[in-house]
Amino acid sequence: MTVLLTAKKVSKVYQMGEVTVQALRDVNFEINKGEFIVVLGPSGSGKSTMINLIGGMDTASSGEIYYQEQPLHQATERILTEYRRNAVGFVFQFYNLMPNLTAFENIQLSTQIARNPLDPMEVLAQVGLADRAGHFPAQLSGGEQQRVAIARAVAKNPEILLCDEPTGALDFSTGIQVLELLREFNKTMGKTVMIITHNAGIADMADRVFFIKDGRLEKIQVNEHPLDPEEVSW
Ligand SMILES: Nc1ncnc2c1ncn2[C@@H]1O[C@H](COP(=O)(O)OP(=O)(O)OP(=O)(O)O)[C@@H](O)[C@H]1O
Repeated sequence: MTVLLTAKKVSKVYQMGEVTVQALRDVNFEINKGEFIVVLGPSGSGKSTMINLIGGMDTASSGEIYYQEQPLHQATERILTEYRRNAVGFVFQFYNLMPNLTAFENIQLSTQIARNPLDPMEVLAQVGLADRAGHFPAQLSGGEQQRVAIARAVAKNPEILLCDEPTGALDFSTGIQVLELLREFNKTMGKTVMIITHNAGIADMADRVFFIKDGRLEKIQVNEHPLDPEEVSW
């Protein structure tokens, strides 16, 4: 197994005036190439903080994070920008598409800044939306918008796809479709997928499950037989 990312004794403290919040405490983990990881934990436990550090959107207060050999904890803003552009794709709960760009243009925009992008139209076809290329986000359903958002993240051809509650705004069957796409990206392209969710059912399709509580990585569970997306329920 190839280790893609390593976190050693990572802590994150937010200082808001008089108030100090310890969002992560001495967290250690490795993420392997091609893994499907689900992060579970109560609200406020530090899940988003963890994914923001992995994605180079924020920096740790202490500890070390390496992407392959590259230390992210010491990286300049320029290096972090490069890392976010090329190594990481993001999928959010509320899609975050540009409302004034079509589905195709949303995807094209992200490929324009990446080093080794895929063809936007091909990826749009892969998510089953070739016939919606010219639609604006407001002309698409929530599930379709999320599929465009996944296409946008995948088209950059990143090594890691970080997804923060990707099914949170969707009904069950649309949520399963989205999970199927994420699984397909993981299996057919061998890329790492990490999903934050409140849905414990989604954890059944992970290779490993990270349980976060009070800023600590309490437990890592290995699933010997991950389920297919259509087998999970919540
Ligand atoms: N930018 C910030 N400034 C100050 N405090 C923050 C900031 N971001 C997060 N926190 C605090 O850090 C803690 C962890 O937050 P985080 O968003 O990582 O939790 P979470 O597990 O993702 O929660 P949820 O499931 O509700 O999204 C919380 O107490 C939160 O209020």
